[in-house]
Amino acid sequence: MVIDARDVKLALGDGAARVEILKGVSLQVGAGERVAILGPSGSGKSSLMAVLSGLESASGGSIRVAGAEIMGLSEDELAEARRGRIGIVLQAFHLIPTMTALENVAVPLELAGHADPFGEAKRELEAVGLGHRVTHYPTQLSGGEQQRVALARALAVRPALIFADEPTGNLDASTGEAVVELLMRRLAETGATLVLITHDQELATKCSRVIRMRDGVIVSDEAVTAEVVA
Ligand SMILES: Nc1ncnc2c1ncn2[C@@H]1O[C@H](COP(=O)(O)OP(=O)(O)OP(=O)(O)O)[C@@H](O)[C@H]1O
Repeated sequence: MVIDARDVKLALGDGAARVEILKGVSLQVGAGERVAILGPSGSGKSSLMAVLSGLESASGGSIRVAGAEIMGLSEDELAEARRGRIGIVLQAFHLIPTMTALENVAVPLELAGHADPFGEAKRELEAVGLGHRVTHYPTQLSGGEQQRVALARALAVRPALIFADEPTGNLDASTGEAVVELLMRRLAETGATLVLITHDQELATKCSRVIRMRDGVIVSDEAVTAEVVA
């Protein structure tokens, strides 16, 4: 089991401003699954990803991710728990603008104590078809290329789990499709498990399981068939 989350709650704000965002979410995800999370805007998809990935502390429940219990950890401990276990890909690519593509991908490898971070980063960029772009800075790359660098960075340390939040949201349809194909291929090659947040029904069909959220809870959880996403 790569994710074992039980009765997860998230409330933000105090007093009258307190908002319950996740109202008891339970989710188990096995190794190699590709899970799409669909749901209307504001239903809690990004919040769920934030607590499962340890970017935000849940207010209640239990969360075990890639073998680590993450409830109740401090920010430093959460960062440590994420390192090497979890890769994150977001809609905005979040590359470091002052670093080349190669340096961006080398950062997590260096943090993980890899013996040859730059050699490995180069191989990783070659695997996403960017062997000819290693010395380019993010502003010198197209949106699709930047997202491929972000994919290479997320996968470089061979995490058990990749979270992707609207990874094609800033890309045109055909570029987005190419990035998703690449993501799926690299997942198959590395064996990583995927949790993908999307508004895109079409994209959800590329996954093995579709979870729908509404108003802070999971309302359906089904294996992908043509009917589920119709
Ligand atoms: N820091 C915060 N303080 C208070 N409310 C918040 C905070 N962050 C998110 N929310 C609220 O929590 C709810 C869930 O937000 P979340 O971003 O998880 O939804 P989402 O399903 O990912 O939406 P979208 O598809 O629009 O990204 C929303 O109503 C949002 O306004």
